Amino acid sequence: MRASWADLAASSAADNVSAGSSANNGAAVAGSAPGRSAYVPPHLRNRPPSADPPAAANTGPTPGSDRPGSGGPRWGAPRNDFRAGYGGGGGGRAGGWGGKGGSWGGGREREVNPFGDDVDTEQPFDEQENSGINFDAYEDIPVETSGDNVPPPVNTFAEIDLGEAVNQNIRRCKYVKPTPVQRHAIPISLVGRDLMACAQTGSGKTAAFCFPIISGIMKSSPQVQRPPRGARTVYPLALILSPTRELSMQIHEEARKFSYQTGVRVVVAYGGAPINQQLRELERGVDILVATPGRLVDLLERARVSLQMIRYLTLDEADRMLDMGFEPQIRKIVEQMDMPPSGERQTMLFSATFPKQIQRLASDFLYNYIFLAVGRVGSSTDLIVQRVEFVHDSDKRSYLMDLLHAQRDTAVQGKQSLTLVFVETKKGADALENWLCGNGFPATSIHGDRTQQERESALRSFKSGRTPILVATDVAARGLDIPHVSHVINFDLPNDIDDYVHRIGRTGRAGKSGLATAFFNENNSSMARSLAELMQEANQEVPTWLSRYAARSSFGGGRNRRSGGGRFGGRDIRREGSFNRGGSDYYGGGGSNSGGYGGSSGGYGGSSGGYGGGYGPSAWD
Ligand SMILES: Nc1ncnc2c1ncn2[C@@H]1O[C@H](COP(=O)(O)OP(=O)(O)OP(=O)(O)O)[C@@H](O)[C@H]1O
Repeated sequence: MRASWADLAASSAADNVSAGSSANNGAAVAGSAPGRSAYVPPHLRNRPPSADPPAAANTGPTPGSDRPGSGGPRWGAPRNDFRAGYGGGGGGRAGGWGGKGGSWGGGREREVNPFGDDVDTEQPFDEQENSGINFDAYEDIPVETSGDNVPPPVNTFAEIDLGEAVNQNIRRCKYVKPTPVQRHAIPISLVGRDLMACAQTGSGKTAAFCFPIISGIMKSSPQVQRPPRGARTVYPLALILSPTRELSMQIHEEARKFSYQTGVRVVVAYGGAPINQQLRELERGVDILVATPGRLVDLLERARVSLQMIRYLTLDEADRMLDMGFEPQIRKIVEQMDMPPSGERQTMLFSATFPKQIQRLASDFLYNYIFLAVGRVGSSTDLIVQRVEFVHDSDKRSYLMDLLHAQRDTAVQGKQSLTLVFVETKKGADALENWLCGNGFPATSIHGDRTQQERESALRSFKSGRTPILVATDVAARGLDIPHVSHVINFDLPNDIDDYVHRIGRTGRAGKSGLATAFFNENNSSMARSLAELMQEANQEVPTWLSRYAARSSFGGGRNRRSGGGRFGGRDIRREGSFNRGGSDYYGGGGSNSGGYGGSSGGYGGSSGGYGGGYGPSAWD
């Protein structure tokens, strides 16, 4: 049985030794008395050598060489539609394809039940998962759609023809009704339209893109032309890209649940893990490939994966995938390999934040898309109570300790309560974890300098409640759905308000409430205005001192790239006068006519209101 945070912290001396030894890859954690620490700092921990073989030379297809001409019918007469065995639809167990051995249909292997319940009986899903979810919290949420011929939303899953096998999995997941983003996005996707969807953190975007893909694959033509015998290249039909390994793993787990007994096979590929194992999984057949961009490029260059048959492309956390860090890789994957061009594949972009500049970039990948915004673009959910404390750097640790003590004292005995602490740097994460452990707090950490094994072990330890405090860099900021995270602490604020939105979104998910505390000081003044706007927007109490900082920064101090007026005004950039990739406006400064929330009339949404825009493009632009 899981122990509560209070239980754990109270007996941390004893617990930490064993908890730490597993959570930290062999490191023992301090007892409650500072100074008696047997804790091993992260940089001294054992790090097993990577099992990855060196990357092979590029034997992949010549970029662009296999491109079909554009302008043809969207799904009509695919060039080599070598699918077989999906005719079963509702019953599942149709034959998979795409690799040497086919997949679930062949009867050579039994599909592992991702629910962990009995295959044929509908036993309750893990009780803590979706019980007590209050999706009524989302009922009044404003929704905006734009684009041609937008299909109407649905109110129930029963209204959508996803196939009986998927419906059964929805029941197993205890999803009683679709969330708002699902109500709108699923019908749009099912009719084959491209989609740019923006919906708040924790509002069910994963299922919104998985259900139509799985259902579409199940219903697609049973005529299959298999790849040449003996070829080791696999041809997935759907590609879901996400920015972090852990998020890809999570999407894979979710997609496996949704596709259980449908005959649709989902495989994940991400860096930091042995590629041979992933290759073996791929060879057993793949319909939906969930991947991080780096590992996918590796697989493409080894010619082990071809994107020639891709019908569905999803970018989760799409704004992150198209920002400076990832854009070249995404362009390579989507535009320079053998993926069918936009218009011949269906492309779906999802995120909780969609800066306009990114919307402009994204339009390169989309064809006549529908824009969907559930809640305001980039806003945080008001299920999260947001607090900001003014804390000098030198005082942060003692403030943190106060918060953790307070949380321990108020924690309900026996009820799990996890705390996620965000810091800016990897070194800072190690140092804070070290300090917390040395002071009797059961903590672990996740960041880019830890091995993948360590990262996964830390996450497991956190999720299980063994180490109910996780110190993290932004690697854990997006997408991770960890039940019982009741408090997110921004020990260091990020430099970007959208990062803040994603970080605090690790709590207050699926209709549950959560708490987010941020430490702010003069080093964060560039965030003051956007933070104050965001909090006001989410009906949070904005401290007077923060408003003063915000007012000051609007006269020249703050240059947060998300600021500049009109943050919440513009929606679909196509509805603004500024849909022009070469345009200089970043955030809708140029005369929003989008209506929606705020329009052009000032307040937070106005093109001329807010805290005054008009800054030149940031370095990020
Ligand atoms: N229709 C539903 N009914 C009940 N629970 C649901 C439903 N859809 C999704 N959920 C649950 O809601 C939680 C959040 O979903 P998900 O992780 O897809 O959110 P998200 O919108 O992708 O969040 P983020 O922006 O942080 O990536 C998950 O635990 C998921 O199982």
